[in-house]
Amino acid sequence: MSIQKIMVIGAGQMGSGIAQVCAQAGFDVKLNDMKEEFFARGLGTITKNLSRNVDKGRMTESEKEAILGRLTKSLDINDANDVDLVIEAAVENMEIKQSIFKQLDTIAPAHAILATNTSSLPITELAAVTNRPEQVIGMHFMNPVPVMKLVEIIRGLATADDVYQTIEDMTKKLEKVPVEVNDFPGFVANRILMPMINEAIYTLYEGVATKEAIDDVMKLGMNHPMGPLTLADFIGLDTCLYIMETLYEGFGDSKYRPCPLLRKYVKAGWLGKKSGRGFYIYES
Ligand SMILES: CC(=O)CC(=O)SCCNC(=O)CCNC(=O)[C@H](O)C(C)(C)COP(=O)(O)OP(=O)(O)OC[C@H]1O[C@@H](n2cnc3c(N)ncnc32)[C@H](O)[C@@H]1OP(=O)(O)O
Ligand SMILES: NC(=O)C1=CN([C@@H]2O[C@H](COP(=O)(O)OP(=O)(O)OC[C@H]3O[C@@H](n4cnc5c(N)ncnc54)[C@H](OP(=O)(O)O)[C@@H]3O)[C@@H](O)[C@H]2O)C=CC1
Repeated sequence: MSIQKIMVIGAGQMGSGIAQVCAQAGFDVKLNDMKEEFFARGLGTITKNLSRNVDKGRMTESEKEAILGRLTKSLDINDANDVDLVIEAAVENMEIKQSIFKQLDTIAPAHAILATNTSSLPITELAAVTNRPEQVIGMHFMNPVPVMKLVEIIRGLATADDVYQTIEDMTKKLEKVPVEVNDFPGFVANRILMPMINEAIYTLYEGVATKEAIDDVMKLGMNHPMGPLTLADFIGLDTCLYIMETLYEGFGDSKYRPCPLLRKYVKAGWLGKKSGRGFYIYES
């Protein structure tokens, strides 16, 4: 199947990055969010990223304009009525994602593939609310999307082989590297990464060391580009908590219990870099 038109749902940090790389690769992209201001924020990030590429001589001004010309605003999910692929990157919440997938199933053309950028939620459970479970698949990009090479591609129980192949080919067109995984809580990336981050939060919670010391140990001792607490802030503490909950519920194993400090920060609205405060404070 050939993909030309894409809708990305959610213009947050992931959705805007996904829309950017799709438009850069020549696809026509509708970027959908619920409110004008969220779309404007996402488009602002994309424009800034492209301008940096122009400044660094990696792209001409006219190439930048052509990419922006392939991006269209959408504030109505019904705009999915003529696309070949939807990539959903709304908030990490099963009820919200299921509601979006139910609507998409009635709106999107019969041939359209419905992909989700979920970091941990079961693809099979999302597929089950549609009448096209064989056309539902996980397409898990990494943050920041324009920089990170990996896309974890997750097969739901019913995902058809040709749908998998189409998404793998499309991932390569985005100049990303696809890695195939099966549908288990947290897939591979977050089953391994998130317990490490949660353990770093416990280490802080138990007073073993300061946040700076914990980050330094992992940066200088393990050559991680960011310490785990900085990375948690970067991902979003709400997203980290949702992922830990999914692992905890999905495996029923206490080793995945979210640290109470993580819960407390999320309840306080300290969501990390995107809200201006998490383990660290950020200037807007
Ligand atoms: C939660 C999930 O479900 C899955 C996930 O995504 S988990 C998170 C996975 N991501 C990570 O682990 C990221 C870890 N951090 C890193 O790799 C690096 O710190 C980083 C790439 C983010 C920044 O790299 P750095 O060398 O420290 O900083 P910096 O020199 O400013 O940036 C390097 C390049 O990335 C670009 N960049 C950095 N942040 C960016 C962003 N948010 N958007 C676009 N480009 C960005 C910079 O412009 C720069 O590009 P050039 O060298 O081409 O000019
Ligand atoms: N952060 C990360 O590092 C990664 C996240 N992911 C996954 O990507 C998804 C998005 O995460 P991220 O971009 O970080 O989150 P953000 O909070 O930055 O963005 C989510 C966006 O989706 C919008 N949104 C919420 N509900 C709807 C809806 N019903 N219809 C349309 N838009 C909606 C939000 O609006 P509002 O602001 O009003 O809520 C917001 O603009 C999540 O599933 C997450 O798990 C995957 C890989 C990495």
